[in-house]
Amino acid sequence: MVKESKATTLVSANNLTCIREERILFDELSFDITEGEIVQIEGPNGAGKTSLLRIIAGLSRPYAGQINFKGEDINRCRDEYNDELLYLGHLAGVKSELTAEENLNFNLRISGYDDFDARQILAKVNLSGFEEALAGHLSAGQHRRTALARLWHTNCKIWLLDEPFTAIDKKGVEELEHLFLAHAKRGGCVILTTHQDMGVIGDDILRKIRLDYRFV
Ligand SMILES: Nc1ncnc2c1ncn2[C@@H]1O[C@H](COP(=O)(O)OP(=O)(O)OP(=O)(O)O)[C@@H](O)[C@H]1O
Repeated sequence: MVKESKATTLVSANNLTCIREERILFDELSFDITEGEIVQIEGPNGAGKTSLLRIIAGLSRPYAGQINFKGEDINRCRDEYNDELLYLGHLAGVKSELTAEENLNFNLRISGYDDFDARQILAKVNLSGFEEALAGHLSAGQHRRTALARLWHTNCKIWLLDEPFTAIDKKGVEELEHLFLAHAKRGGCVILTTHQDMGVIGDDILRKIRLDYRFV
C-alpha cells in the first residue's frame, strides 16, 4: 500500500495584527504555508504586504500574534529558521560600488556557501558579459537580476520575495516562475508580493492571501 505523506507546515501566522500610524493593516490574520506552496500576498499600495513579509521574516514584530516555523515560535528557533530563510526585500542587498560578481560572491559567502561558480550563476540570470560591471552602472533590470541570482544557488526552503519581478522583462519573469515551480516541487515554499500577473504559475497552483486595509 502506498503511504500518503502529508506536506509539512513550514510557516504559520497566528492571529497577526499589524498597526501603522493608527491604521490597522491586518487584524487577527492566520494562515499556514506548507512545503510545495507558492503564495502571493496581494493588495493595493499601502495595504501592508511588505509589512507582512518583514514580520514573517522576523525583521519586525507584529502588534499582536506570532509566526511559527514548523510549529515553534520563530523567536525561540531563530537560528534554525534563519538557516531556512531567504528574504529578498526591495533593496535586496546589492551594493552599487561592487561588481555583479562581487555582489553575488558576497551574498553567497555571507550565507555560508563557498563552493559555487559565480559566473555560471550569473549566466543563468542573463548577466554573462556583465560580471565585472559595477552594480551601480547596471540597468534596473540587471541590478535586480544581480540580487535574484542567489535564488539559483541556495538550500533555503522558505523564499520570501518582495516584488521580485520589478524591472524584470517578460522572459525573465517566466524564468523566475519556472524556478519557483521547481523550488515548490522540491518541497520548498515561495511567499511573494507582486502586482504582476503570473502566466506560468496557474491559478490552480498559486494561492493568494489578500490584504485590504481599513481605518481604526
Ligand atoms: N516602519 C513604519 N512606520 C510607520 N509606518 C509604516 C512603517 N512601515 C510601513 N508603514 C506604513 O504602513 C503602510 C503599509 O506599508 P507597506 O510597505 O507594508 O505596504 P505595501 O502593501 O507593501 O505597499 P506597496 O504595494 O506600495 O509596496 C504604509 O502606509 C506605510 O507608510
